[in-house]
Amino acid sequence: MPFQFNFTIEDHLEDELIPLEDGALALDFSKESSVSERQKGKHSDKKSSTEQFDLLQDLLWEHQSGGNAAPSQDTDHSLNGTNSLSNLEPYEKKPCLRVAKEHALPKDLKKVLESKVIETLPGLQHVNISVVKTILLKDNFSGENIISKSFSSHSDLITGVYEGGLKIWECTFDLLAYFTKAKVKFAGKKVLDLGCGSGLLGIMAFKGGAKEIHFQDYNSVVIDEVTLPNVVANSTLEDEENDLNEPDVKRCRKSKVAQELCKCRFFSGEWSEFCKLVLSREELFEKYDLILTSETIYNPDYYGPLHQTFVRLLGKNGRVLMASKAHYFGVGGGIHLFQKFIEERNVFETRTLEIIDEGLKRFLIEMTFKYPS
Ligand SMILES: C[S@@+](CC[C@H](N)C(=O)[O-])C[C@H]1O[C@@H](n2cnc3c(N)ncnc32)[C@H](O)[C@@H]1O
Repeated sequence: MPFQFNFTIEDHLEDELIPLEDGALALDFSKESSVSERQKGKHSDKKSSTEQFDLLQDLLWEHQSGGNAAPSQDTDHSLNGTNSLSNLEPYEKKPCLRVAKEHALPKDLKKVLESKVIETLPGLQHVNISVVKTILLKDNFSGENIISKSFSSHSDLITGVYEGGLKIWECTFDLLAYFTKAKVKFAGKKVLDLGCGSGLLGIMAFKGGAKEIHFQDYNSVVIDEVTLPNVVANSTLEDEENDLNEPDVKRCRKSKVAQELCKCRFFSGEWSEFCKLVLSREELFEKYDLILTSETIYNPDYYGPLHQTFVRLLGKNGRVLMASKAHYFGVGGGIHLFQKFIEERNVFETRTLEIIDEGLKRFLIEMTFKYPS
C-alpha cells in the first residue's frame, strides 16, 4: 500500500496506554501524569481554540475510559465510558460524543498540498485517483495526538477517540471497483461519503460529476490532513497537467477549479452530532441521493446513530452503498449483525450486490427505504 504514515510520538505518553477487552486502547488514568500534565503541556503552547476544543474532547473521552463519568453536554448522547456501557444491550450502547463542525476549504489551495507528497493510487482500473502521503508531525495535530498512539501501538482504532480514518481500508477498493463495474451514475447527485477517511469514494463521485459531495469523518485531523488534501490533489493536479502558460487563462482555470471544489464540503464529528449540524442548517437540508460508506459497521455500539443518520439524511428514493467485512474480529460487528439490526428496525431493505470471497470475506450491500412514500 503506497499510503504511508510517519509519526513523531510524544515519548512521555508512550507507556500510558492500556489494552481494553475489545482490542482497543485507552489511557491509563491510574497513572498520575495523564490529564493534568497533558493539559499543562498543551496550554503552555500557544494553540488555537479549535485545537484546544479537540483536545478537550479527547480528554473527555479519555477520562471516561478511565471509568470516571463526566457530565455530557447532551443527555441524549451522553458520553459513555467502557465501564458504564456494560449494563446495556449492545444496540443501546451509545458512542461518545464528538461535536460536529464544518471545515472550510482554505482560500489558498496550494497551501493544502504544501509539504505533501502526491502519488497516483495503483491498481485502480479506469480511474485515476491521487492520494497524499501523510506525514503528520507532532506540531501539526496536537489536538488529536492520541492518533499517533494508535500507530505507535500498531492499533487501527481507539474506540471513541480515533476511528481509523488515516488509513485506506480494503473495502474502499471493493466499492470503487463496483462503481466502475456497475457504472454507478453520480452526475447531478448529492452524495455523502460517510466515515470517509481518505475520501476516495467521494472523490470518485466528484470525478463522476456529482452536483454536491459531502465528506464526514469522526476525526477533524483526518479531514484536515487526509481527506481535504486528497480532494484538492484530485482537482488542482488536473489543472496543472494542462500546463497553461497564459496568465489570464491560468487565472480563469484556477477559479474554475475553485468553483468545482465548492461542490465539496467537509465535516468532522460523531454521527448523531453530524446529523444535528446538517439538519440545523437550511442550506444543507436537502437530503442525499447517495450515501457511500466503507468499513463503518465494525462496532455494534454505533449501529443506532448510524441507522438514524441514514433515516434522517437519505432522500426517500436515495440509496446507501455500503462495503464491509463479514466480521470484525476484536470489535464484534460485521455485515450479518448489521443486517439483523436493519431488519429489526424495519425501515430499510438491504440487497447484496457482491460478495468478495478472497482473504477476509467482504460484502457490498445496498440499502433503500422499504416504504419510500
Ligand atoms: C475504519 S474507518 C474507514 C475509513 C474509510 N471509509 C475507508 O474505508 O478507508 C471508519 C470510519 O468511520 C467513521 N466513524 C466510525 N465510527 C463513527 C462514529 N461513531 N461517528 C462518526 N464517524 C464514525 C470514522 O470517521 C472512520 O474514518
